[in-house]
Amino acid sequence: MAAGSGGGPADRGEIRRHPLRNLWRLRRYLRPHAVEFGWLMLAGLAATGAGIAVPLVAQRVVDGPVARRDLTGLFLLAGLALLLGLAEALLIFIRRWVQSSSSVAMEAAIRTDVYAHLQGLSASFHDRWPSGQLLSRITSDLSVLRRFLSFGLFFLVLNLVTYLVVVVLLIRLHPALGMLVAASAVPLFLIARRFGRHYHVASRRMQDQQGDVATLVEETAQGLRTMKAYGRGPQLAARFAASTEALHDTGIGKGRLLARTSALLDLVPNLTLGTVLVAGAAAVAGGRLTIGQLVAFVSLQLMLIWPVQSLGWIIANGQEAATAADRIQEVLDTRPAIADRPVAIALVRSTVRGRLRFEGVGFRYPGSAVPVLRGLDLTVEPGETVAVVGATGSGKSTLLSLVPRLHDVSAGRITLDGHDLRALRLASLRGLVGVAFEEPTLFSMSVWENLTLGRPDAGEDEVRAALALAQAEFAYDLPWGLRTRLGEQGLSLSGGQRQRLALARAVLIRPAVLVLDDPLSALDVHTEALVESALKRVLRNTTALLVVHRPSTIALADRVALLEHGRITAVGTHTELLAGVPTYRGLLSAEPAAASIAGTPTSTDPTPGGSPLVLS
Ligand SMILES: Nc1ncnc2c1ncn2[C@@H]1O[C@H](COP(=O)(O)OP(=O)(O)OP(=O)(O)O)[C@@H](O)[C@H]1O
Repeated sequence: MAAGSGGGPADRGEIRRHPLRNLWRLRRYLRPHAVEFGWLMLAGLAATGAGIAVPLVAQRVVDGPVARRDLTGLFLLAGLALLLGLAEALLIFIRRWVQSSSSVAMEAAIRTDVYAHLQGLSASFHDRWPSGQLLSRITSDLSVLRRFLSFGLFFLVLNLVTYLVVVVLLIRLHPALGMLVAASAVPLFLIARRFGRHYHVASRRMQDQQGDVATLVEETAQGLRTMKAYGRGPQLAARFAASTEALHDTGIGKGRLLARTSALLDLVPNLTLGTVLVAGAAAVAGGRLTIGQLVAFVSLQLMLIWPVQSLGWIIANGQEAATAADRIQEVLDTRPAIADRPVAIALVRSTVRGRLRFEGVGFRYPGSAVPVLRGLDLTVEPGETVAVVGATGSGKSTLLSLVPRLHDVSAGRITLDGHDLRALRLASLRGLVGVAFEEPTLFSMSVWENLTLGRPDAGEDEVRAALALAQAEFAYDLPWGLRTRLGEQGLSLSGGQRQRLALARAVLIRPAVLVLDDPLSALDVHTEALVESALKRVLRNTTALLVVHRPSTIALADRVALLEHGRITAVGTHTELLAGVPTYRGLLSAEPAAASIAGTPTSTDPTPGGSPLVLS
């Protein structure tokens, strides 16, 4: 079972979970519908009872009115049989009508819970789980469960009861023949058990492969431009074809398994029926059985054909549902690695000064042997802006992600006004920390909803001010202004437009600490200069940690911290570092344009709007 949000999806080769137990654990979703389900069962049993009564009436007809040529009695009994048939049809209709609504409600309840749970899982969980695997769990696995809850489970109980009742009636009608029918349950049980074992392995494989296919589709949809630009369509198509072929083969294997088993399951009751007919005819000839009893016996026995024939389908459905429950519980059983402590506190925004301190911070990604950060110390004073500079891959983004606790430190601690971040309520912390990443995520909702994600109560004036600050007033010119719905991931906007909206979203929460991961990288030089001058005003009163790649953005910072080998190796003003730290100078001079941006290699005044600087 996955534990801790570092665990990845199931290991394909290994069926190591407890599908039936996990299916049983989902019974809590059945509980609110227990009364409904009880009525369903009752209607189903009543319908079956009506069905079973028909052969018994037929026996009376044959042995009574037919034998005695009594027309009135015949009509009475025929009328009764007709009524029973009508009652059966009506009860089946009622059952089906109610059945679908409760199973759909159960499916919706599980889906809501899985989605809410996914929200609470940490970034490292989502780093490890392919999104297609999550998607297939929340869509196709839940549909499988719904089918089981609405049909499989119901027929399992109903068919079992029908089987038992009919066998008891058969034994009462003719003990020897009845016992013969009862004995046929032994081969049926053996066939069903063998089928269940094999089908479980196949259905787990197939449901995992469905997840793989969903992941591929999702990746392709997201990376469509890159794929087209590199002309990788045919290779990706081949990869996709291989994946769908594997899925196809598993599907065929499952189908064949079901076909073989269905044939065997069909054979057993038919062989029993043939034996009963021969033995029954002999018994009638010998006077030990009436014709009416034989008719009733055979009619009742025919009622067992469907429960037995459907056994394969019910087991298949049950196995798929158990596998689906297993896959869903894998997600639900993953505990959020980052959660509120029992005694977590909430800070009031107006009392927060914003002193951010990293004390001996170490960090290692789950599953990685090499730490990204080790023994890192840094203090950002209230209202101060510190730019983090370092080579590509040195851990700048990782460092920033620790502030809103997207990841937790592996060693040391980070404090805000002296409070360990882990002692704060997550909601409180995230309400105090505004974040904007280099590749901002916008959701397929309106611009307004995207902007007010962290401040649903924000007023129009505040949104206007945030948009002005981020130079994002273009949003008012969209076809429906701020009510314009953005395409998936905001892809209908340019990179620069997305960055500006993300920046407006970050400043709108009036953060005590602003964390900006190269948020201006996609802006043209002119817009960047405008955003920077506006940002300067915000940064004056806000503690901020910036990752910057452009020297012009470094000018926003009061101090610069150099990140090397997982530690901060130098802190000072840009001028001080340029003058006294060769590595820093080296990083800047690695880009030929740097000299012209910074004036001279020892320049103290990087010009806003300079060329991009590659810090590696
Ligand atoms: N989710 C992750 N799981 C495992 N390792 C990761 C993950 N994200 C980043 N890393 C590793 O951590 C290291 C630091 O990455 P990070 O993105 O923090 O660097 P960076 O300094 O921000 O780089 P850049 O300037 O290129 O954005 C890299 O070696 C990277 O491979």
